Amino acid sequence: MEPGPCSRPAEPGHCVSGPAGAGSAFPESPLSVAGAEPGNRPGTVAAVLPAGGCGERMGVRTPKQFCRVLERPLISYTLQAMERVCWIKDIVVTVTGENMEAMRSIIQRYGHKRISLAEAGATRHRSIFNGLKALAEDQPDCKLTKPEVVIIHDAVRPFVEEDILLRVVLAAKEHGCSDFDLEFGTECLQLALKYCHRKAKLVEGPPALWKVTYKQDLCAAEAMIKEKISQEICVVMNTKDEESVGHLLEEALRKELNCMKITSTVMDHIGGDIRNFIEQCYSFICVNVVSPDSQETRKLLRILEESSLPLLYPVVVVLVHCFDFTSVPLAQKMESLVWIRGLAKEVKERNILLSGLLLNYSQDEQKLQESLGQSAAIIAALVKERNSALVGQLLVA
Ligand SMILES: Nc1ccn([C@@H]2O[C@H](COP(=O)(O)OP(=O)(O)OP(=O)(O)O)[C@@H](O)[C@H]2O)c(=O)n1
Ligand SMILES: O=P(O)(O)OC[C@@H](O)[C@@H](O)[C@@H](O)CO
Repeated sequence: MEPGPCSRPAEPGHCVSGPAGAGSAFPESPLSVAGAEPGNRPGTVAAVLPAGGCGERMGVRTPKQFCRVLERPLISYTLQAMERVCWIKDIVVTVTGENMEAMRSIIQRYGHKRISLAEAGATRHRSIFNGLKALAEDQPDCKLTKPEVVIIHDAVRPFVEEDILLRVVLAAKEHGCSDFDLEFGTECLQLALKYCHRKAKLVEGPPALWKVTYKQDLCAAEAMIKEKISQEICVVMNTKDEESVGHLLEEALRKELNCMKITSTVMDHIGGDIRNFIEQCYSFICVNVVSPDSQETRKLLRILEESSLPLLYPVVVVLVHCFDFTSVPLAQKMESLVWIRGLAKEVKERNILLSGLLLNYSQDEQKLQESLGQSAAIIAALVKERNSALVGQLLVA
């Protein structure tokens, strides 16, 4: 189900602006912010993610939390970031009634865990209040644990990291007091004082906590995600030989992408869950494995398809075929590799962006070096851009 647009309440109420990103809410009893445990353990923590806005400033029909970034709804990135923090026990997302079903399908499709839904309110504060009420409920069938601290985090701030969340939670537990913050902080802090009789502490967040507000912010979010997932490349070879063209290409890639992590593995070693040997890797360069009956290529693609990698981000796979361009006419070689197109179309359905690259494995050292350099530049572009228009293309270096 596609999320629907929404209209503003007739009286939007007071719109609060405040500190960037994660902040602590200090609800009235029965939720207490006073930390029972000393030290830097977070204790029992829950999070409320308000996601009931219309995204009026974004100027598109779909509320921004459901807008797609690299084919995945923005809110799914935020949920993923919160879920990674194992000490957050429950995550309550507040959504409007009309988008409840769409939210459920997002949770199911992307396998999000520890999420509960509550109905959003007409304003952000009302949405937050509803989320807090869900956590404070005293119903016997309520599966949520009553937390000591609740993190309030906008569903449209996808780049939140554990360290800032921990700092906020510890500040909520330990501090709870700063006249300076109340003087120079935001009206959120005043609200905490007025309604919960808590003097709140302002914790400075990193710049990455910015909020998606305008249309161009979606492009910025996409660029940040692309950069993050392009930090690691795995070069898959079909030989252990240190002198192999795979190792030469790995070297060329190191020169081209000097800040990236490049690992290599031999095709035989691939098996089981690809995550077991490579963390956070969404780019695979398979060298020399391209042949019409390439079982190895299919094996790698099958492992990728079965993993959760392409569910979360587009995975780039480049099949590099190395041969001496003077030995076989290029056109003839390309014809024999047309099958890559069909395969690419098939795996694109599963968010795997497959393309082929012909590398001139020339006897002439200068030509070989040129082709290696050109190959590295093409691979860098494929990895960084993740451009689906290049899927199934046979590129020549
Ligand atoms: N009634 C509302 C209004 C806002 N929010 C949420 O509060 C967060 C931050 O608010 P904001 O950026 O202002 O979102 P919108 O209200 O959607 O945007 P706009 O003001 O442009 O309409 C968003 O995750 C938004 O979904 C909410 O849960 N309930
Ligand atoms: O309307 P703005 O975009 O300025 O900010 C919305 C804020 O209320 C919201 O993002 C909170 O994080 C502030 O604490």
